[in-house]
Amino acid sequence: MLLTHIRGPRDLDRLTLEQLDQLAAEIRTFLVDAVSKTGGHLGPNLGVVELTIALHRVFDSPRDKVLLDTGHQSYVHKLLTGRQDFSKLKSKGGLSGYPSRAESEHDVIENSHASTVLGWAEGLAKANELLGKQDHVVAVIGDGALTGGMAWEALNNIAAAKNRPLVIVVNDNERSYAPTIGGLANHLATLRTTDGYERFLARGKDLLERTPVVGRPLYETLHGAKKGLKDFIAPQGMFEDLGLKYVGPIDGHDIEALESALQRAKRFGGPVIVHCLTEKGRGYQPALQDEADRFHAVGKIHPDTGLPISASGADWTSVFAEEMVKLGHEREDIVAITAAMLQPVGLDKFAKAFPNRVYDVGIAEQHAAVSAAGLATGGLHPVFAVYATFLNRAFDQVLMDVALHKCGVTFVLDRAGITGTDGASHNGMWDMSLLQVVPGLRIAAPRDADQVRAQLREAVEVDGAPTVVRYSKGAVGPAVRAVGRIGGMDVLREPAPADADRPDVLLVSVGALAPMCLEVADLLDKQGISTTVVDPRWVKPVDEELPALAERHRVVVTVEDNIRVGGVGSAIAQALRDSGVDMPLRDFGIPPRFLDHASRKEVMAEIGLTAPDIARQVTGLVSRIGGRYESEAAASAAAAEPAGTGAAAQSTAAEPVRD
Ligand SMILES: Cc1ncc(C[n+]2csc(CCOP(=O)(O)OP(=O)(O)O)c2C)c(N)n1
Ligand SMILES: CC(=O)[C@@H](O)[C@H](O)COP(=O)(O)O
Ligand SMILES: [Mg+2]
Repeated sequence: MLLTHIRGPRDLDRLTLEQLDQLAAEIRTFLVDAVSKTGGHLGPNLGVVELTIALHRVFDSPRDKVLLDTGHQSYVHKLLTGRQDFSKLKSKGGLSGYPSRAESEHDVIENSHASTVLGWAEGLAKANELLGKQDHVVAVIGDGALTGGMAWEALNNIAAAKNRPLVIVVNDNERSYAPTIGGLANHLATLRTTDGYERFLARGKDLLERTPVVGRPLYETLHGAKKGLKDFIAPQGMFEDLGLKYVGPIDGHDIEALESALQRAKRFGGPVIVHCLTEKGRGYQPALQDEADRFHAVGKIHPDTGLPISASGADWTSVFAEEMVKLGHEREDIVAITAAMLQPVGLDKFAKAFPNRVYDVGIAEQHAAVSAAGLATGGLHPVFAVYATFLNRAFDQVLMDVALHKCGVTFVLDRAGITGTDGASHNGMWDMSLLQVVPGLRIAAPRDADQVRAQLREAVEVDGAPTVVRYSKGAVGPAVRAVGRIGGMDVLREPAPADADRPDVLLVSVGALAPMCLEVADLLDKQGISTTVVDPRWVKPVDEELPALAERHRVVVTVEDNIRVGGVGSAIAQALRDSGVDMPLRDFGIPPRFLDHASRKEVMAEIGLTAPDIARQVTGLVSRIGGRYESEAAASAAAAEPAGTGAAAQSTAAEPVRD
């Protein structure tokens, strides 16, 4: 067993080519065995085994920086850099599913948002140049990530510095989840097809070099003609047009060929692209046969068959998927957009039913938002389905293209709130704060499957402004019935009749947290604290009836699966102030910090977003404010005071009581 003897990259140096191939086989066996138990990005990592081995033999990490885009394909990198306990991969206290500076000095980029690696590399290369360092920078970017706009912003800068060493490895497996789309993918395909051409030329070179006298000169002529020939077979590589040296295409599973190409690139002394052809899911039949996404991200599976260990029940995504198909039949103006995640966001069924009404723009969320503005202006109603965290990068486009022009675009944010196991950059915890500042934009946070259907339908009816429907990852909870309606708000629980005149707490429950909020109310009830629970359904703008409803209570409590700063609780506090309703408000949500990977439940417990935690804090707040009698006596005493002489009833500002 070679793998267990690899404690760091330098342990690779002593292995022969045969041993390296054996190591690659051992790593594949390890990956299938380990990831089938924990879940994770099996397909992408099976595709980069030889590439990662070659990278760590040619470059000297951590002095040289080996950078990975998105980082989901970092498992092999971890195995070769001293981390081989995958038993708790992506779980609390175990290895992260992405690079982690806390885990290793070999890790640099922790951000799991795609298309940023070239920017990182360009900055590091500039730093090396300015500081006179000879260290190398090598950035690995997938063909999918290469469809992201930021990659091209970086390439534009990289290409301008002809003498600044930087190695870019394009890991071209022809797929994001599904086959990679767009003009770039087509160009890469053209370069791939010259692969046969390269092999032809390589064979020709051997033959000619063995031909006495005329062979060599003839080869030089042919080689000189190569560019012309290549142009003839394949359009001139855009990379070379950009001024970037291009090496490839290289067989991304041939360690010898990889090392040769990487050594050439390392010595080049300027920006150079090494185009590697790899196979996502390589070496594992169940992955290779998975047409949808080559086992891009799997749950726990049977290693022999690749079949899921446990069947997943109805989840938020499938509820959306089915309602979208119904809407598609009812309204021909509804079109769908995805940023390279058709199936993960639940648009695959819509695409099957309406193939010409769905657009996969590649990993290009900013373009998706602007294209949606164009589609809406053109008379259609686009629904852009995207993970909440990935919409962060399109904030300006939502604000200045969609909202400024009052475009009827619906953004469906999946994976909103804490997702947990994919780490800090995957939590969908910023959307309701970022989007609070967008004039005219409306936000819905459905609490169950029925509300997803209802609020999606309400959203697509809005044509003069952007709408947002945001819901969690995974299984959708049981239906939460309303017992009444006040304004646009569903009443989920009324106080006991004895307390109906002035209940203690108005609890505003946002989205999927409704079951937990009802549990809070039960716990408060046990403390003799009466509660009204409402679900605003549309959390932006704040319901006009909310301030008056609040005033009939003694305390307002808001609970949301979003960062507290600028969230729904803040918006409600502001709405109360603007309405002249001064009363205690306590907003519960996600603290403004990056959250380590753990299960959603574990993260929620860590940040105190659980029913017992909330109930305990609300009980303390209510008791601090004093019993109902005291506060009313104080209020009536103040009212009796001649104006301007006595202290008015000390009104507690609507500012939330902070942690
Ligand atoms: C901004 C952003 N959008 C979407 C995703 C979701 N995502 C993760 S990996 C992936 C596909 C990446 O394809 P590629 O770069 O070719 O890497 P491969 O998985 O093929 O190795 C996508 C779309 C993401 N991580 N970041
Ligand atoms: C790396 C990446 O961004 C995606 O592959 C993501 O990890 C998938 O997340 P889900 O498992 O929630 O679909
Ligand atoms: Mg790819």
